Amino acid sequence: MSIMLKCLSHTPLRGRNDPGADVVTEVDAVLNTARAEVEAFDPELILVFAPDHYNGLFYDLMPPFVVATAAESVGDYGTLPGSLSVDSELALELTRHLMDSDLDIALSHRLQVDHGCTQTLEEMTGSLSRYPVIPIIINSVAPPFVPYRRIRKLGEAVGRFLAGLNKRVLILGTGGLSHEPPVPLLADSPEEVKEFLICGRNPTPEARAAREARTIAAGKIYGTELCQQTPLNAAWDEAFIELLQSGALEQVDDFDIQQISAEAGRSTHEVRTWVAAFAAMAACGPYQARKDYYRPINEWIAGYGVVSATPA
Ligand SMILES: O=C(O)CCc1cccc(O)c1O
Ligand SMILES: [Fe+2]
Repeated sequence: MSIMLKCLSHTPLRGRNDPGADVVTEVDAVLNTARAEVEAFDPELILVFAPDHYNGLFYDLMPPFVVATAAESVGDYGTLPGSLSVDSELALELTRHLMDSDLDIALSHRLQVDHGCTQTLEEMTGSLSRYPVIPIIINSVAPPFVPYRRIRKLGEAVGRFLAGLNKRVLILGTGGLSHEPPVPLLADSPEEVKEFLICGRNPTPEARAAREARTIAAGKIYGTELCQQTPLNAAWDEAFIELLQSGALEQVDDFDIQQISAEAGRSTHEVRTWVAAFAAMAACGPYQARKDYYRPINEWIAGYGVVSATPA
């Protein structure tokens, strides 16, 4: 097999609440280069580790991680709607492999996915169906979370599976880095918000529009004294990228979930997808990781990073 990794922040505020034109142009160029690299690699399979933001998964049954054999985009924030071209047979085989590896993975034969999965697929391939894909959703937004070491072990087991395939595989991780958009917490919420968090699937167009407007409004004041949310933390982000580049992934076993939330924001845990992606990469052999881009972008509510890795 041959393998390539890309981990990217996502943000539905890209194109909706943009920073200055210089930054937009810079990011466009980085994404264009990354997309061209994917095109040249011509993957036969994309394994995408993604979070969900109360669009496909709710507290009526919240799995730590789930493999999908079929997935449909909810098309939130203007992302592409429609079906992902999931390789169902292979997804089921992967599920069996993970269970045989002592990982209690959940399985979905019909999963709704959101911008957390689709934005990066679209940015990297221009489509949701150009290449066969297997989505693994990692709970990164709805506490409580399993420890980071469990995510590392999940990634390793996925990587061992990929290493046994005779395919060109692109591993994607999507989310992070430091950030805290206005996502409600079950414990602090009034009754109607609790109801949404527990079983808010398929919201009305009005409810979806209100949510998107809330996120955009938050983007307008993020990082200012008007904003209640934890600000971006470039130092945390840079250290995390260096950790990934060092290859010393076992250091994530010491990550303290509460401390990360406090220092870098609650949605920073989307980096769990990066941890899984790099652990999968590492299970396929030594790698070299390249920081393609990093900039804290308040308008996007994102410590915005792009990192690539290839075999060393
Ligand atoms: O609608 C939501 O729940 C959050 C949207 C959102 C905003 C900024 C950065 C993100 O990573 C993100 O997901
Ligand atoms: Fe997100």
